[in-house]
Amino acid sequence: MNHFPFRNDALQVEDLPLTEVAARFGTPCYVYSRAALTGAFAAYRDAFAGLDPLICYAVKANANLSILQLFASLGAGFDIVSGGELARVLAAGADAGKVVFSGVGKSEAEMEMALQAGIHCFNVESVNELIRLNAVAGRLGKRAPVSLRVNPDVDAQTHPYISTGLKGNKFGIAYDIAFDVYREAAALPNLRVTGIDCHIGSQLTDAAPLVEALDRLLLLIDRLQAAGIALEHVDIGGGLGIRYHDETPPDLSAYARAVAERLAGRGLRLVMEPGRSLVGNAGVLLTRVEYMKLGEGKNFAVVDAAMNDLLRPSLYSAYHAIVPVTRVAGLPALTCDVVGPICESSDFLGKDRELAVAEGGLLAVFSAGAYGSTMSSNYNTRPRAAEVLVDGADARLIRRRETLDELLANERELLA
Ligand SMILES: Cc1ncc(COP(=O)(O)O)c(C=O)c1O
Ligand SMILES: N[C@@H](CCCC[NH3+])C(=O)O
Repeated sequence: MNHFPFRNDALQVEDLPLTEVAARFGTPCYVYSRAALTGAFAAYRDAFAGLDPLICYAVKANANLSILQLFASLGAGFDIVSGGELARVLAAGADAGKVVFSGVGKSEAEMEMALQAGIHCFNVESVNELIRLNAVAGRLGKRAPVSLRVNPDVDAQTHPYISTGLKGNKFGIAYDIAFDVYREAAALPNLRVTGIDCHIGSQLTDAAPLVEALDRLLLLIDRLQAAGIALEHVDIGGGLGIRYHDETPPDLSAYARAVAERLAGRGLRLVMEPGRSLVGNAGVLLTRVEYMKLGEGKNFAVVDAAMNDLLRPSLYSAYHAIVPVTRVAGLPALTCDVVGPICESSDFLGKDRELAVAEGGLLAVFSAGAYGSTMSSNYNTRPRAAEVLVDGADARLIRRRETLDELLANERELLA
């Protein structure tokens, strides 16, 4: 049973004026706390202070322009994986010189866009990408800054769908050939080799695999140095997990100490790409109960948010705490599945939850700040939810709920 006041790392229901937000902006609605976002960034900055890291927030976790603008104002750089994400960080006023570009499928157009913007570096994930980047840079009369994303073949011990650092994953350049690929990169005229990168997976609850991956990178860095290829930075990726249920996330200070010990005296700039741990527990998805559907052996709370709004439970069987926003005296708790209106049996936000809820009541789905809004879709022609940023007593709309007109406009224009 969820207890009141419910707290999940950073937020409790009382921290956010959820009833007022629902009345002003409607539901479903993502609600983020500026204080929690700022606090999460400060925790990174403080833990790694001695290393003066470039903290490149992974935009895919939450790409709202106001959140990008907030992180930029705190000094963050950005980890992007598409031209769209580059357009977002530029629109938010970020410094392109603090942007790293990851991803296995960069198109020529995306490379051009990033070269013109003057990004910090491309995290290159294959030999053929190197060759393409060299050609595109040559055409533009530029030298592309390059860091190779190495796949260290380390088990992140996380959900298989979000593990990225094993031999069988599509990501990065295999550890065993990385040395030779560096030599190839160093010989290409339109590239400038600046760093090394890895990212082994997401929602890690143990930092040991991250440290093991760093150790493997350092062995490679030493070999490269001996061969005359001196790197300027090491990018240790993101991946630190958060508490959704009863997990114990890795201790940030202990992780920072392990990294600092290993980088001491090497003259390498530290780059990081945290996503979830900066935003995950800074937001909730606010939803209203449409119907209580009580049945034999199974009860359902049918809410107005669905898998198109928050896909994680359906996709990864992920657990998100769900908590009533207001307590109604005398209302008994029922065990129920919290489900949305979408025509899929996988459309659930939580299963077998003990909740004291009634029709019309508001629920907060916790830990929804990361990979919530960014993974939302229009399935069942559902408009995307609004997003609201709470700052003390102030609640500000940072994305309007999509209108049906906006949703249909593109295709309606093309009707024969
Ligand atoms: C290349 C890259 N960097 C950073 C991240 C951010 O990871 P997380 O949200 O787990 O910190 C991801 C996503 O897993 C990623 O693919
Ligand atoms: N979308 C995933 C994380 C993927 C991270 C991207 N490499 C999640 O919600 O947990």
